Amino acid sequence: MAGPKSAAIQIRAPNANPSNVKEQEKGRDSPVSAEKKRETPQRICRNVMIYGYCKFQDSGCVYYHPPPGTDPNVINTPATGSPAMTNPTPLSKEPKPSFGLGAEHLSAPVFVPKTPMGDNPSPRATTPSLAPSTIQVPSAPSPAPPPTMAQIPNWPNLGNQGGIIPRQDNSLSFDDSMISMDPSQSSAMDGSMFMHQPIRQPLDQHLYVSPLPHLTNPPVSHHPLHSFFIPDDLRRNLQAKHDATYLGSQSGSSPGLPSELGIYHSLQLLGQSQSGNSPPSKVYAHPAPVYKAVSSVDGNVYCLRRIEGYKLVNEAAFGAVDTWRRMRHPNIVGLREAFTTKTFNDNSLILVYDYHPLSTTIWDEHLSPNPPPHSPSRGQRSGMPIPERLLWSYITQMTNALKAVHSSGLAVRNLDPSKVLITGKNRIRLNGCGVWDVLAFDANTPIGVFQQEDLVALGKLIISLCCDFFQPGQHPALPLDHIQRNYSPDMKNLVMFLISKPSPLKSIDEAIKIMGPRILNELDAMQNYADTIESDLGAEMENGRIVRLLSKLGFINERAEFELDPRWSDTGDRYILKLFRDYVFHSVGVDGKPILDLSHVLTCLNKLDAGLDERIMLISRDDQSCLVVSYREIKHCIEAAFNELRNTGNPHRVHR
Ligand SMILES: Nc1ncnc2c1ncn2[C@@H]1O[C@H](COP(=O)(O)OP(=O)(O)OP(=O)(O)O)[C@@H](O)[C@H]1O
Repeated sequence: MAGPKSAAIQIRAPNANPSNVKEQEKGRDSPVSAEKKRETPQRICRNVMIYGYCKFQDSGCVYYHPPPGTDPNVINTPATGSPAMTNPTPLSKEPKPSFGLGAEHLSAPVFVPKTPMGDNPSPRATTPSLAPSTIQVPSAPSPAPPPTMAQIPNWPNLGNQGGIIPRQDNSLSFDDSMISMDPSQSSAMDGSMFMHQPIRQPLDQHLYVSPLPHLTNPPVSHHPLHSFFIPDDLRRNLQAKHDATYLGSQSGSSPGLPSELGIYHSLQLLGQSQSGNSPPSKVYAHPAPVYKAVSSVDGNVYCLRRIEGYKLVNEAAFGAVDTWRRMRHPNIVGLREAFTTKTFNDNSLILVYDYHPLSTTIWDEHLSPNPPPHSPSRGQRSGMPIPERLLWSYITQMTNALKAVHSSGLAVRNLDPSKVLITGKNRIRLNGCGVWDVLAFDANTPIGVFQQEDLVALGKLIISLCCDFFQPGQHPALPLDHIQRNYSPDMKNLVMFLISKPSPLKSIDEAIKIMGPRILNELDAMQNYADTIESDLGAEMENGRIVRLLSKLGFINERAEFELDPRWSDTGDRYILKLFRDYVFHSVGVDGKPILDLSHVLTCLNKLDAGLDERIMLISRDDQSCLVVSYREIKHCIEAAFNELRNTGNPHRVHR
């Protein structure tokens, strides 16, 4: 490689010669020299400001040096009347051949740090962001010159509604600061120039977007750190579900259960009776234990319901299973397949359902005197009636499911509180669909009869949710009176309709008509929830971008060797990435303590991902090298280095 590759500004520190390096290292541990070190960034900045610059541009690289003849160790403190402040004339952008770069730079090699490899002094103190007011380095030529104040479109001042991270003074882009210091823009030199006028970039992709105002949106200053990520309770919930799904999924079946059942393995009993013989089911009369199992075909976790002591007498009993398998509905637990087996040393019917981790049932949640250990309502039963809003939500979801089932020419036939699964917050699904179609196969009874029974079962389920004293078989007069006193008239009307005698006019469609506007409430709630979840998803999307970026950096930084070059990751463009890594992660404060500022990390990485023209100063750990480089250039370095890695061994290497 014949010349410098990076489009960066390199600032040589005043004492950047090998003899000085040694001098510096000697005193590294003394407090005095540590103090000096912390001052170094300012020194460099001031030298740059005062000494002017010379510019060499080849392959987009611009080098800056102090002018010859000046004492590099003299610190020109810009007090009042400092050159930078009293002479706002911008530094000429024309090359000044009188100092700085000589012809030898025309063939300057790839930039290599002076510090010997492996010599890693502790990261020096750096300021997290370059304050443009203290350093004025002329911008490298860019395809489009920065707009003047007159050219800048008058963006409406929208406050900070677009970002959690406000654009602070020290995050002004380099070009912004140049605009404000350009005296040639005489129109900008009036009083308004000094007022804080945020210059809004059309694409602030480096900023995190706040939740939109229609979602609850605290003031920007109140955004806690975790607002960069999905809410804690959602994260905990999802994490718990993942844990429940994968817990024991590779550790084989529980003791006493077959190691394999067809294509399923790692069987584990679900539900309350975790050991011993299962009692007969409240609904199916047979013992009907439920297992979690893993499919060896697709690796997914499923829920297997086993009906013990089932003997198949008619193949047609499985006829309805195909229709159930095709049914995909948000309020129905999907049935995948059904088969008989003797693996348990008996005749068993197995129905395979979708697995919904950590789910409970309406029975466990609201009616059982002994809720299961993981039930959220355990110990919280207040004895108060279930809120009407929640009841309507349940009713709407169950009615929705019944409508789908009846429209498919099927009937649920086991609408019981223990067969309504609660799979999330107020989210329910009908469970065990298809069991009765096989278990009590009856080709002679019209499906309409079973559908009418579904409506009555729904009415009874609502009654038991409204009145916890209701017993099956009890006359409904007392519960209806209770409902009338505690719930709206619509509730009583619906229940009376559902438990009324079967008639051709009685259908799920008529029930839906009675519910009317209540369904719209559920629609509202669902859509609000969808909005919230979508907004949470947006936060994770930003983090996904950053993980990809960090992965690329990780592939490049500290790579021991690439194509027989042990210094690959420390030379050329990669050296900039190394310094950038230090800038982002290894900054230390003036007190010498590590700066563990996640906002700084996220801000830097987002700016990098967006490839902003804003510049930052990267300083080597030994203070000997200093680069002023834009995020855009760093991004280019990452892409180039990553492509180099990716194209290893490819004879047609393409650097995109
Ligand atoms: N599809 C499923 N996904 C995840 N867990 C399920 C699923 N189906 C059932 N479960 C779990 O299994 C438990 C037991 O379900 P089951 O239908 O057997 O209820 P039950 O109260 O034991 O009824 P029964 O008296 O009929 O046995 C449920 O509480 C639930 O935690």
